[in-house]
Amino acid sequence: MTQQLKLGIPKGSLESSTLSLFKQAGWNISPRSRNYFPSIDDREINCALVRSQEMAPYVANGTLDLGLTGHDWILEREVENEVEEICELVYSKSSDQPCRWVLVVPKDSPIQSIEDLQGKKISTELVSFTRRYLAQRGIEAEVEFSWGATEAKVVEGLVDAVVEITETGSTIRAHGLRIVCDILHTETRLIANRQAMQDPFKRRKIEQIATLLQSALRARKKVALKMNVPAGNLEQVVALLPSLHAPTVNHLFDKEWLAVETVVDSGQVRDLIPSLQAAGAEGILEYELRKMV
Ligand SMILES: Nc1ncnc2c1ncn2[C@@H]1O[C@H](COP(=O)(O)OP(=O)(O)OP(=O)(O)O)[C@@H](O)[C@H]1O
Ligand SMILES: O=P(O)(O)OC[C@H]1O[C@H](OP(=O)(O)OP(=O)(O)O)[C@H](O)[C@@H]1O
Ligand SMILES: [Mg+2]
Repeated sequence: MTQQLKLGIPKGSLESSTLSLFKQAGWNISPRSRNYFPSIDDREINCALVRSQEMAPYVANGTLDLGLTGHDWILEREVENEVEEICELVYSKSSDQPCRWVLVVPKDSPIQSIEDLQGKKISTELVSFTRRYLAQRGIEAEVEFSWGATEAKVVEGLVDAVVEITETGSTIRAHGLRIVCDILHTETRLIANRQAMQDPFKRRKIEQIATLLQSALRARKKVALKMNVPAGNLEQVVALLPSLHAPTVNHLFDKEWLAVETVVDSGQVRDLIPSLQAAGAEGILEYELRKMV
């Protein structure tokens, strides 16, 4: 019988971005209607959809061998020392950026700093982490659990402040709220069960998944550029390209021309292309990358 790795896919905010990342990494995971065990095109993996809040304890106790969840919920559940953190994977619900847990108040609130929370009432989903954060700073405040729609509670005046996660900032803006300070920066993490890492089959599989997920994320920030350059302009063109990656240079059939190929940050391209053209490059092609190992 084929050995299998038990993999936890986060259900909820991270679900769809996680499925897209696995697709780019080389695995097709297909959710099944009303079923929390999606199918995956790899007989060595058995997938389960698990809430992000519950992922880390399940990985710690061996119900799952490997899982993805936010750093926030690993800390909230206090199991950071009971799981093996394989790598950070910087992506969220709608971007490849980390999220922030922030202390938020109405615009006209007298609360200006964390110290002003003394004796106040706060609502959050991240109760345990928030309590520890305040205790470490000697602040005594009442922290109550929120089941969601947390921003509304501070607008309605049910509490003095909320500690909420924000990614794009649109929910905070939509409620006309003010951020007092950041409490925690969080991104997705790949975590493994300690015993699973001692099993040669599971360890190999975990390392394969980690390498491919990381290389897929890395590739999203880069593009490949290819161009033809007259031999006499080569130095000038190469000088414009980031020095970290020496470009590949090949001869074209016409010996007067060279083909130059390189990988650059996608954010640089719009400035780079006009400069390359001005330096004599022609037939410039930009293409997306799937993986960068
Ligand atoms: N834009 C985002 N909003 C909320 N959580 C996000 C976002 N991007 C990434 N996350 C991560 O997703 C995890 C929480 O996801 P989850 O779906 O379990 O909670 P939720 O979005 O509050 O769920 P619910 O649908 O019950 O509101 C956390 O680890 C958090 O850091
Ligand atoms: O900064 P933004 O990009 O707007 O994202 C942050 C919002 O998204 C989440 O809400 P969710 O959809 O989980 O609803 P909930 O408040 O009911 O949990 C989170 O709780 C914030 O409200
Ligand atoms: Mg939520």
